[in-house]
Amino acid sequence: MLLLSPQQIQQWDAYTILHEPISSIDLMERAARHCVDWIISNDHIRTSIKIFCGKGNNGGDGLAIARLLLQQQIPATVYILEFGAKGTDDFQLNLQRLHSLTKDIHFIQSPDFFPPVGKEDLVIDALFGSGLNRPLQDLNAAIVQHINQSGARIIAIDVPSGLFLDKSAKGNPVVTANYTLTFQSLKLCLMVAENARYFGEVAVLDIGLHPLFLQETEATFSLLSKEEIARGIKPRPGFSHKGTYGHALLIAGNTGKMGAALLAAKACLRSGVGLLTVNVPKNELPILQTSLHEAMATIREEEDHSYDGYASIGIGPGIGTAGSSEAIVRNLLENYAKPVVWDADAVTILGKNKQWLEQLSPGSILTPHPKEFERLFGASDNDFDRLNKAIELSKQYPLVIVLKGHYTLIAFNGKGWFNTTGNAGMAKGGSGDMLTGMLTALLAQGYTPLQATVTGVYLHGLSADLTLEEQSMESMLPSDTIENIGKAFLFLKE
Ligand SMILES: NC(=O)C1=CN([C@@H]2O[C@H](COP(=O)(O)OP(=O)(O)OC[C@H]3O[C@@H](n4cnc5c(N)ncnc54)[C@H](O)[C@@H]3O)[C@@H](O)[C@H]2O)[C@@H](O)CC1
Ligand SMILES: Nc1ncnc2c1ncn2[C@@H]1O[C@H](COP(=O)(O)OP(=O)(O)O)[C@@H](O)[C@H]1O
Ligand SMILES: [K+]
Repeated sequence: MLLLSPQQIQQWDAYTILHEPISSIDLMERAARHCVDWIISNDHIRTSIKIFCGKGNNGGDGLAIARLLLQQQIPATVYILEFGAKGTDDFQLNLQRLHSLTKDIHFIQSPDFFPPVGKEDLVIDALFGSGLNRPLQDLNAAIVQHINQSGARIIAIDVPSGLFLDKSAKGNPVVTANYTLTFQSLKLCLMVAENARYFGEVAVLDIGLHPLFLQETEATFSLLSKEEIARGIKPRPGFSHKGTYGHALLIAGNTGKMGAALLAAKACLRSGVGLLTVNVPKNELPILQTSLHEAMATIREEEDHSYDGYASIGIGPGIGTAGSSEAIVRNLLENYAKPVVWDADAVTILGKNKQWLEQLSPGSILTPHPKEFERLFGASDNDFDRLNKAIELSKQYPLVIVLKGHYTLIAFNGKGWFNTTGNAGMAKGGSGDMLTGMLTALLAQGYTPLQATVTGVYLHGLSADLTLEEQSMESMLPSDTIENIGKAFLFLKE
């Protein structure tokens, strides 16, 4: 699914109106009906419902919602913010339709006429949607503050009023909704952490926009889908042998950080690799060899660092950032030409030696979390800047950049894919190490760097989601999640 700009969303509307065909007012009616069905079926009806409307089509949705509620004997009061504009055609038509049902429609011209709003109210925010073109000010900013302070349950229609679809609204007045009912597809503004306090829980309502439009449209950002990932999984032919699936090397672990190496190694072994060697400090060798029978080992301090024969290498989890680790990074840069997975301490070392970025082998995968991303590429003003920076960097360097987070972004060659699997039970040390192991295993099996990354990131989150069948977000450990990688592969085959 593509993440569209406001202009593209308008075009999608117009395309649907022309090709379904359906009139614009009927499309609005369909959107409103979906909202009302969702509100009723999710038990959000209160004795007092206050609907705040602007005069664009978002406001039109609000008026249609009011009418559909009233037609079901559910009382709702409408407040229309009066700021000079006449209102869109569909807004006006819906206003006429509502007038024939109720007189409980209030035009607000100044804060003196704001109704009291309290905890017991349900507020529906239909002030502004995808048409917002500047920060809210004056009366609009005041009503947002009034609603936000009320403690009422707030449901935003399409997006919380004040958010821009594809750029930051940091510092601007924005409705802090408990729920956002967005139409047809997620929007970029609903993917970033900086807006999480505004959009609350998000439901995507399928209002039947024409699917063919997406086939004719291009966008920088899109969402990964199960179907796409499942299609890319390589078969394991009956006559294959361990050599078919590659020999991976993980350079991981150090004193006190051997857990990182073990987690990466276990995840690698559970992700289909043929052979795995783990490079660890001499003193730590017994920990590895007693806990993981399938992995071989090489010793960190030994001088002969030959990388010949490894189909892929992952470096970083728990290696530390001391000079000796820097020397290994340097050595790897000079002696290995295939793609490498760079994570954790190895990313921090690259951040300290930025000139080395130019030397990463083409197709290498960088997996920073936002702080590591900042160490590598400098600070960003906001989440949107960071996303756009990752996209720009992916044009500049022949690398796959994995910006980890709730919705991890994978940037490659000027395009970005968001992952939607995974949950907050993964917000624990060790989750990233697991990912490094998985990506290294997939690379070893001959997946292209991009295919290895999208597949690994998707399966990583999916394993965590499946872990919730027997664990809670609080209790689950990366070790539990690794045990569910198998279930995740099976789920893709369903
Ligand atoms: N395909 C879809 O997504 C559908 C969208 N519909 C609704 O249509 C909405 C978009 O409608 P519109 O394009 O009319 O846009 P909005 O309803 O978001 O409002 C934009 C209007 O407000 C003005 N405006 C923008 N920023 C302002 C500001 N800061 N202060 C004061 N005025 C400002 C604009 O000049 C314009 O007149 C969507 O968000 C959604 O609610 C539905 O009705 C039907 C289907
Ligand atoms: N709230 C969350 N929702 C979804 N995924 C998450 C969440 N928190 C963490 N993750 C995932 O867990 C991993 C954490 O990686 P990282 O921060 O490098 O951890 P560590 O290095 O400590 O193992 C990333 O893949 C990230 O996407
Ligand atoms: K809104």
